[in-house]
Amino acid sequence: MSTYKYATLFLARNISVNQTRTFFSNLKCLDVTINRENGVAYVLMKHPPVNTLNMQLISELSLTLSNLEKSKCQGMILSSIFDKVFCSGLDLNELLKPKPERVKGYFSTFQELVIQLYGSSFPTVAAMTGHSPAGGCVLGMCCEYRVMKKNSQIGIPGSRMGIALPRYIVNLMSSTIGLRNAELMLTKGKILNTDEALKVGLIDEIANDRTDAIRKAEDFLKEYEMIAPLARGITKRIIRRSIIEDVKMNGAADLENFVSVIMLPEVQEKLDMYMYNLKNRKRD
Ligand SMILES: CC/C=C\C/C=C\C/C=C\C/C=C/C(=O)SCCNC(=O)CCNC(=O)[C@H](O)C(C)(C)COP(=O)(O)OP(=O)(O)OC[C@H]1O[C@@H](n2cnc3c(N)ncnc32)[C@H](O)[C@@H]1OP(=O)(O)O
Repeated sequence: MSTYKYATLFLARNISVNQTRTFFSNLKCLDVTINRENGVAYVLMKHPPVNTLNMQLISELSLTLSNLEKSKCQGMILSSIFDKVFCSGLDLNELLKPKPERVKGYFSTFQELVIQLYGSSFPTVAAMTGHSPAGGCVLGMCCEYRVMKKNSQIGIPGSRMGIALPRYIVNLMSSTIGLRNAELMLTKGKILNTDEALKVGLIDEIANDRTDAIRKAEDFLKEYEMIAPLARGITKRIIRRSIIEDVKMNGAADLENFVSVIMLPEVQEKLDMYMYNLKNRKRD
């Protein structure tokens, strides 16, 4: 990230650059810094133009989470350097005309990332600076708290694309917004605006802009400063155990099933049309 962007991000929140240290300098799709004073890690996605989760971004997120676990960080804010988009989800190019082994590897890496983020021992907040479709929504749901910038959209359009979602995605959504709301949202492939997402509990707070989103994320983490990290971590793991165990038990079969559906000609046709519409739609 440019010095200018660091300055705007940190000075806006009264944190000087000197109070932070760059955690990794060799990442291409992420900026990771840690505030020395409170141990909070800022993980900012910076994969232009819209933080599509290609293999590189997924792998860097996974590596970063492993390192943050080792470094005993006190909390993590997952965000984006882009003002309009938090994360545009999985890379649709990986889903179009895929080779079965390649697509299996891709989804399996994403599934592992989801479990790693969902099961992390430290507190996690998604400061969603903009739109968060599909995989972006999934990253958010893995965090413990979600702040989203106003006028953004969030949801998982799988059904609309002719794709049945894997169990872990359905389970994550159900645990976030309840079974009934998850059923309505996922079977329709509904995308919600910020107000609707707040109402249903898919996000916890609305922010005016990215600085406000980061500030609200920090406020959430501050509440844990007086809580013993070990007790907190164990409690979180107990609450999250059933989804994690379910992936361990059923993840492989789920993946096989998912890949065979993705390869179906009628699904490929729908995906092709979806991609065509995405490339040719009127931009706002
Ligand atoms: C959906 C369920 C599918 C499968 C289920 C499978 C497994 C379950 C596991 C996880 C569930 C998650 C699945 C997914 O994430 S699939 C990806 C779904 N994502 C989307 O549908 C988002 C599509 N993108 C958008 O809606 C907009 O791009 C966005 C609102 C994010 C930003 O709009 P903006 O106007 O700012 O930018 P654009 O001009 O649209 O985009 C710039 C550029 O980037 C390309 N792009 C955008 N998103 C993707 C993507 N996800 N994959 C590949 N490429 C993407 C877009 O086409 C533009 O390209 P170009 O025209 O060449 O400039």
